Amino acid sequence: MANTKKVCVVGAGVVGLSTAYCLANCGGNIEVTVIAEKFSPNTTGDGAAGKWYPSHLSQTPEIDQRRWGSITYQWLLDLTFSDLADSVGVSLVSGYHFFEYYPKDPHWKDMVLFFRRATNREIEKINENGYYVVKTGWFYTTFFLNCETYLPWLMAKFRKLGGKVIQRRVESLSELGGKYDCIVNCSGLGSYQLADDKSLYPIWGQLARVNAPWIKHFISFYSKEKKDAYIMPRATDVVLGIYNEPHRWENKVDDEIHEETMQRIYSVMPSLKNAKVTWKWSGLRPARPAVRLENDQLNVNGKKLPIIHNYGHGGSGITLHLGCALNATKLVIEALGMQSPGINYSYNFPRISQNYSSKL
Ligand SMILES: Cc1cc2nc3c(=O)[nH]c(=O)nc-3n(C[C@H](O)[C@H](O)[C@H](O)COP(=O)(O)OP(=O)(O)OC[C@H]3O[C@@H](n4cnc5c(N)ncnc54)[C@H](O)[C@@H]3O)c2cc1C
Repeated sequence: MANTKKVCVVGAGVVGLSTAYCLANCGGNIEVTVIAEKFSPNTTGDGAAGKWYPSHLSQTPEIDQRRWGSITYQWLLDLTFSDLADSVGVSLVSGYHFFEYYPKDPHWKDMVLFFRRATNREIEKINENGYYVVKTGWFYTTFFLNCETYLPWLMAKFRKLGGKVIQRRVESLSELGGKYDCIVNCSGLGSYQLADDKSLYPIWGQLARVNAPWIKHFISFYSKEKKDAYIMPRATDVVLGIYNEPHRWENKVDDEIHEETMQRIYSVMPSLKNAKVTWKWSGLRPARPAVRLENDQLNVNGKKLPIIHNYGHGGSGITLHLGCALNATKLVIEALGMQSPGINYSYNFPRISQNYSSKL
């Protein structure tokens, strides 16, 4: 078609695929291609717990966390109350964070449903256990998004909109010049090399999945001295963790750490000793001082190639993905000079509307 703009999204994790989907669905005359080395079920989000919860975001400004996070929370809420909840892999779950210290209330407390402080009775009950000495706690309702279900669903939607997919490694973004009018870099930790971003680093984490259908609430314990413990029920299983180590690049399951984590979990929730471990997994969070979501450009053979970076989401890629995808879409449309009242950002899903873009 005349004047069709060609956009290439590098990366098919939750950030790349949602960005590709938003671009393909934005109403502009854009042909979108995703190029990635790995696809679901082998991306970082596929193994992650998938909880909507802003974490490991370092100095990402609160204002950005709030606009990207609230859009994503609203998207998950809408999906939960649509007939798509099952096919998308989202579930609404309530639960607790307990602390051995006194944190200030989170900036997102007004964004989630039913946020409140834990009562004295709840704290006394949890302290009967004796492993952590809990001083305070939060209760709230959030989502678990199972990316092993969500990413194939997004991929099917993307393909239906005419999206193209290529599986290969990209050695440098400039190799894409001449073939595309704009590149969206959603390569996660791959940007260490692709964007030559040495501020990017991994936060290694390890999780286990168990069958424990009697667990209906998430419970996380945070301590300054002891290691943390997370119990996170999803629709299909319960995710247990956690052990985090910044700057550990080697991505391998560590059995010793697994055993140590499980003992900690068993001491706070003894019934889990009876739950069969079905899966062990380790992954690398793509961390940097702040999420990078901005315009850039490369000079390729004397021509300017617009680049939109969308990477470095740390422990919150799932929490922020849709807000970031919409923000990146807006930047692409501006970079291509396509800003016009004709472009709309609506999403053709039940109750998903232009309200999302008006918040960006
Ligand atoms: C233990 C653990 C628990 C977590 N729990 C949560 C949670 O509960 N909630 C939450 O919000 N977040 C959580 N996260 C974080 C979340 O998983 C990540 O922030 C998110 O998955 C990052 O998505 P991404 O698409 O940016 O990166 P990735 O999923 O890593 O995808 C990167 C993509 O880029 C491609 N790529 C990279 N380099 C190249 C190249 N040179 N050429 C071609 N393709 C390339 C890859 O193949 C892949 O397709 C957790 C992470 C871990 C490790």
